[in-house]
Amino acid sequence: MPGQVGTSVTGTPHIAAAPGDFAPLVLMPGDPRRARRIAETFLHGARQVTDVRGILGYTGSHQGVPMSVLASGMGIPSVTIYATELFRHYGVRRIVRVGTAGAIPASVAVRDVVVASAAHTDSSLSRVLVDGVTLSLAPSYGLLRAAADAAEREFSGGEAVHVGPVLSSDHFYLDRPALFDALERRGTLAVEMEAAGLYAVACAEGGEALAVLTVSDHLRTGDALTAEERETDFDRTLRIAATALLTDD
Ligand SMILES: O=P(O)(O)O[C@H]1O[C@H](CO)[C@@H](O)[C@H]1O
Ligand SMILES: O=c1cc[nH]c(=O)[nH]1
Repeated sequence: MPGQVGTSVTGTPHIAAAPGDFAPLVLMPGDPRRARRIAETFLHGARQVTDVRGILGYTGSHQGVPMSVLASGMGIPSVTIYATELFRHYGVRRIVRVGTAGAIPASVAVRDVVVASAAHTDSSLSRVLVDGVTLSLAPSYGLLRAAADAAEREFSGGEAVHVGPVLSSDHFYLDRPALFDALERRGTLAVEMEAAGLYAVACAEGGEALAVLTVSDHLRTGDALTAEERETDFDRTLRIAATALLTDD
């Protein structure tokens, strides 16, 4: 039973790391190449700790504090596997997703940052975890507050940082303008594919989580970063995410 596995010296079904290989604080991009880049440019002295299925994980330090990065892959099923194994088997306390997202309202532009204060979802996830209840999927308040404070300090009149709800969709190619209109009327800032799963797992496993997203596309205007820019243009997102990870309890 996948839910009952433990951590051996060779790891879990999806992570080939030994107990103690991950720091309690973890940055989590979707893309494994972004994970490698974060390890190379943002962490100090990072070493690779896992590469099962090409999902790369590294541990080093940031500002003198041990910190890891592990890719999540794409979508809620994938992120829930990695987040569960980190919280349950590797003593991880906090995971901050550092991902990309598509903006919905005109007030959010490509390269802006969105801190996800809630995650709506079209996944069955919010309905199947507690019978008869649709769960509200939300980040840890402490991480959200720290990220919002960091975002305010980061804002210098250029690209904006927004705090608000996102949609975590199971469908990347979701051609439903009316749905986006309805979500926009309800204050939804952007669409991505993992935050709701991460928030659900953190809640179930007693961990803390947050998603900080770089806007890579605009769903209304068609503006978009290139694939290379998606891999490289997320410095502010990383600084905000790391500040949240490092915040005092
Ligand atoms: O850039 P990442 O973190 O992978 O996030 C976004 O990009 C992928 C889709 O292109 C999905 O995983 C979506 O959530
Ligand atoms: O439009 C987008 C952009 C990034 N990620 C998504 O899921 N959708």
